[in-house]
Amino acid sequence: MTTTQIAFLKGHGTENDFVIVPDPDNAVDLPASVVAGLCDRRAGIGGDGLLHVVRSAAHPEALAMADEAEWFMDYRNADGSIAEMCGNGVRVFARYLQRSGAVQAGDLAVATRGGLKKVHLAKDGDITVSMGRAELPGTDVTVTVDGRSWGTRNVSMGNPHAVAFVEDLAHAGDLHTGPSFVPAAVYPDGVNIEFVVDRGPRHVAMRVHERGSGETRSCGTGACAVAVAAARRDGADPAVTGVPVTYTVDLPGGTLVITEHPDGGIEMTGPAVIVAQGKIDSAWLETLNG
Ligand SMILES: N[C@@H](CCC[C@H](N)C(=O)O)C(=O)O
Repeated sequence: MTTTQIAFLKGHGTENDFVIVPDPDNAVDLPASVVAGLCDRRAGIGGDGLLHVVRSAAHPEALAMADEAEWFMDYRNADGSIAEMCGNGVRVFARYLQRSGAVQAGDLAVATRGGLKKVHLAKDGDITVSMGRAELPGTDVTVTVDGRSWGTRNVSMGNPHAVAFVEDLAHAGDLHTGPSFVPAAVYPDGVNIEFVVDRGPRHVAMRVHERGSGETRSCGTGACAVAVAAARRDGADPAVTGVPVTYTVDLPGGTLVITEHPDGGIEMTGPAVIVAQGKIDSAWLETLNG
């Protein structure tokens, strides 16, 4: 870990909040212990995850995308684990790039572990991201909370989701710990679990327990997974009808609008806000290195 003071920002998208570490040259070492310390809500800055902002050309995992996307979102969960993709994170990442002057309003490609994501960045207002296609692997699991069990629809948005349709969001319990699921072997690296109720035609509400972060107030990839699972349950498939399908997804921290197109591409629209910036105390940072 370098001892020079490291800049950070704090931002959120529908209250899914992130510590942002701008590091164009990939010079900052971020082992899991450091990420977990920064994301700690009592002893650190606090966040559901961390967005490490690196030039694609400077990161081995993004080098192959450098010709198409100048910037790589090196996303980490609050416990320091690595995830393939973060939907709210990519909007906040784009907002940070815009605010810092690194990019202008318009269309922007961002490299992620889940591949290239195209972001449409208006001058202000909501941000739309082309999230790619959902995969429905069909290896569904059974989730149990407080003695109630539900079969899930498993959806991959680059990262794994298990979507359970429930009668009441309160049935998800306090979500202080991850809900148990069987067979556990389906997700050896864990899974994000969504609990969903209907609010009206093509309008649902959800809670989520995120792998590596616990219950969060929003999950962008989760909202996309939920919209696709709800559409299939409702007999809607744009690939069959040729007509895009839009779901409004309410989360504890706000609302996301998800559209699935006939080619399978999914667009997510929602807000992204930068709320603070500062410097990380280098002496404290040293203590996080284990
Ligand atoms: N909150 C994110 C998802 C972050 C990654 C997830 N916890 C995982 O491990 O897959 C989102 O907005 O998509």
